[in-house]
Order: sequence, then structure tokens, then C-alpha cells
Amino acid sequence: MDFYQEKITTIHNFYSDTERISQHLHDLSFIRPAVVVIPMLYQEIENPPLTHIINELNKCAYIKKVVVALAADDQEQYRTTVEFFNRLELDNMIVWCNGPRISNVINEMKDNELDITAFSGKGKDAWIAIGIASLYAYAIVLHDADIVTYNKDFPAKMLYPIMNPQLNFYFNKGYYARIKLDEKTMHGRVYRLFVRPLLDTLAKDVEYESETLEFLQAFRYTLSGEFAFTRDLALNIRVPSDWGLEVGLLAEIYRNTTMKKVCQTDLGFYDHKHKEMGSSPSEGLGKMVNDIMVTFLRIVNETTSTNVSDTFLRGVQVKYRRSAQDLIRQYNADAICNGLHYSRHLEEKYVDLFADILMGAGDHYLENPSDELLPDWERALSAIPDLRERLRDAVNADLNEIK
Ligand SMILES: O=C(O)[C@H](O)COP(=O)(O)O
Repeated sequence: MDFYQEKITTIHNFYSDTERISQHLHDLSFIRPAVVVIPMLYQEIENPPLTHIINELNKCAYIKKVVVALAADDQEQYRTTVEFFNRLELDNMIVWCNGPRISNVINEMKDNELDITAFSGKGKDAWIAIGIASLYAYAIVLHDADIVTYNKDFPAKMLYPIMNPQLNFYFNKGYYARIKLDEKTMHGRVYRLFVRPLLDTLAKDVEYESETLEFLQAFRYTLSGEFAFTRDLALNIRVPSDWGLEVGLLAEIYRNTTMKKVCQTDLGFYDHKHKEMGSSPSEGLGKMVNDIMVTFLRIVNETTSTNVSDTFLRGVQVKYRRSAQDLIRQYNADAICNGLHYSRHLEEKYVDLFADILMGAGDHYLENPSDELLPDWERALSAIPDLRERLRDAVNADLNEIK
């Protein structure tokens, strides 16, 4: 516990009285409606966290609507998901993002020279849902569907700095300790062992200082998937569709707002479903690391005058490994003093694997330094002014068909 303030405002968890906050959010919700967006795969409905999330959301009467960005293989999965969400008492909308109707609308976008058909994954689904949510919201909060430690305070804490007119923040990002309390283990492997040391390395290694990388360093959990923003900001940012979503989003937040309107909030402890490492850079944690590395290189390329070359990459790889090893010593000390189980050997093995993936992703980026971002919504709306309504109509038609 501390009360340290850094580059961006940090909202700590001293005496957070969420009853008071929820009541105030309820009063504010008439002038500043809030929508929750939850990207999810169909398979999540088989896991206990989603039922728990719904039970907790039922205690948040100040939320105007929940928009679920669903990836499902067929209509049966879509129907099962709609039925599953009947237990959610808040107004809700299940957007079957890869269903035929939404896909038709996405295909029609090509006629207006806006082609996003090559994109797929969480980022694209979130993009679609955020567009629809912006029809109803002043503030949008986004979080994953696999959070084991979710409770009703999560959306309240994320939304309060944005909805409270005395504060008027534009963007708020959650941070937490990813500790599995029952097993006494430290998680957040990609953040702790890849993103943090890589970011420190890049921030030192680029030519001239990069304000964007410094901004990214200001966050205590760069990779957290829990964040809230105003509708206006949400409509103005471009994001990657893959696992680079969280890092790419922060770079866009930096481009589109000012530091003093950005904050981060302590969400306490956090646990979720853990991915396997995977045997190649196209699966599991390896895929995450690969996509994040590509996003970092794009940010370095776009925001600094550094020549991203093979020599640059090799230097980054060496320094990344050293920086990660230094952090492992620190995590180990923290773990010992807190009675956590911690294997330095295992952590070093992760770093070796991540270092290999870093180089592979870097080589690939050098051959293909292409632009992998979804368009911002403002641009999409200037090409197709009723795009959000068309998507919303597709959602309603999907629902009517199964009734
Ligand atoms: O945040 C992270 O580092 C990744 O999501 C992996 O998290 P985990 O180690 O908690 O599974």
C-alpha cells in the first residue's frame, strides 16, 4: 500500500466506499449513461467466472446497458449465449460479431473503400461493440469475461473518475496484483517478464526520448484488459485487432488526449484463466508475445527516428534479457518475503522463450512493416454515417430470428 503519484494520476484503494460511489454513479447515470462491453468467445459460458460476473453486474443498477461482443461458430452457440444472458437483469445486447448478418455489414463497408475483412479477433470484436455502445453511452467500460476475482466494485471504480463531473477523466485503466491467492503464486507472466523489461529497454534504446514509450511506462499494468473511456475518445482511436490491443490502445490514447486526463485505478487482486505457453509463436502466450512485439516495433517506428534494423533488434534482445533477469531477482525477493511459491528457474525459461519470439517477430516485422490497425470510428462514420445503426439492426435481426 502506498500513496505515490507518478506521471499519470493513480487512484489508490485506501477507503474506497463503493456503496457511496455506486449511489453517486446512479445519480449521474441519467446525464452520463454508462455501457459495459465484454468481448468473449462462446466457450466462456462453460466457465464459472462468467456466471459470477453476471451476478455481480446485477448489483450495478447504474449501468445502462451491457454489450457482449461474441465470437461464436454457429447459430446454436449464439442462441445458447442469448439464453445464458437471460439471467442478466440489466438491459443487454449480444452482438454475434462473426455471424452472417454482422459479417454482411462488414463486407458492405468495402463498397465505401473501408475494408476491415482481413481483421479478426478480440480487437475487431471490441471495435464493433464499442461502435454500437457509443450510440447509448457517455462512458464505456471494457473488461474480459474470464475474471475469477470480479466483483461489483470493478465497473464502479473504472467508471467513477470518468463520470464524476468534478474529475472528468477521459481514460482510466485498471491495475492489480495478479496473485493466485489460494495457490500463493504470482502470475501476469507476459506483463512481468516481457512487457515491463522490453518497455524499459526500448525506452532507453530509441534515438532521442520517446514520449509515447514514457507514457506507456507510466502504467502499472500495461496489459490489463480492464479500462474505461469517454465515448468521444473511444470514437477517435485506432487499435490493432490482435493481442497488441492493450499496448496499441495506450499509444493511441497518448495521441488523442492529454496526460492530465488519464488515470489508473487499483482494482486489488486479480485472477483469470491462464493460457499455456504454446509450442509456437502462433499459439498461447507465445502468440501474445509475438503480437505485442510487433505493436511495440510499430510504435517505435511511428514515434521515434530510430532505425528499426536487424542490429537494433539484436541489441534489444540482449538488453531485454538482462533487464528481465534483473526483475526476476526483484520478483523473487518480493515472493520470498510474502510467502509466495516462486521458481526463478521457470521464470528464466519463460524469458529465454520470449527472447526467441521477440527476435522472430522482429524479423517478420522488418520484412512486413505494414499498418495493422483498425480505422478509428470517426473515419468509419465519415464514410458510412449510419454504420452503427446498421450493425445495431443486424443485432436485432439476429435476435428476432431465434425468438
Ligand atoms: O497479463 C499477462 O501477463 C498475461 O495475460 C498472462 O497472464 P497470466 O500469467 O496471469 O496467465
